[in-house]
Amino acid sequence: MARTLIAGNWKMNGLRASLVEITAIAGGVTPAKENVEALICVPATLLMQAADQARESALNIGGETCHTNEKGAHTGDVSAEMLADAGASYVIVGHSERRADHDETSEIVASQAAAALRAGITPIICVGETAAERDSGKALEVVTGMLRESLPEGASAESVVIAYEPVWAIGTGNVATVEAVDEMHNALRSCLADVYGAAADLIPILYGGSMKPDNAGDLLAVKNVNGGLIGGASLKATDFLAIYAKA
Ligand SMILES: O=C[C@H](O)COP(=O)(O)O
Repeated sequence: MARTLIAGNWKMNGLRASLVEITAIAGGVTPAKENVEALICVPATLLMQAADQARESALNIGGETCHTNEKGAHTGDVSAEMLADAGASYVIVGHSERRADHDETSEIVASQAAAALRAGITPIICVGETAAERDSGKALEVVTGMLRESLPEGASAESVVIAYEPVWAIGTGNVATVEAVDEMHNALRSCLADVYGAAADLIPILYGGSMKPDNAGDLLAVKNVNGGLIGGASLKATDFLAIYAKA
């Protein structure tokens, strides 16, 4: 049985003043619930301070992307080793916004996930279909294909997390139906079982896309949903903690 992970993604939001929310979230998730983890992924500029503020709590802090290399001439990039050094224990890779804005292919995402593992942090590998792909009836095929191509070679089931984020549900208020989420998460679990065998049951599969306090209970109750990757509603401690309370 996979652990539950309630994860926030602040995206390109947050100044130092926003770190009061980290302190409030850290307090609200401590002591930890059994088999439930809390995580907030913050911009690189806030990472070290957020990790310091969360240090004595059950809150994990993560990065939002990483370069595939450990170091070198890559102006503006941040390596997984740098994230780990700053206090991150997770990193999001392959978010649809990165795939679209920075042309990150699934092959690159697999390398980023491998880089995270090399640095000793857990990659959250994101996959999801566009509205056009869903409308064409190809959502399952597209998303399971993305997953297969985005998995790092040689990883153990215990070392990765998957997030299903339908692109059309991100930041739109259009949440996927419980039936659609159930169908997709079952397909992702089967796909993971092809790769990892019985150990695939240990891999958390998160849902992301307009998860809010008022829909989180229904989404988190779906069999193969093991948590959420939450954008907008993770920016305010009260909203994030209301979702965490449903886990
Ligand atoms: O990583 C988070 C997702 O993109 C979901 O964002 P959202 O909760 O603002 O829709």
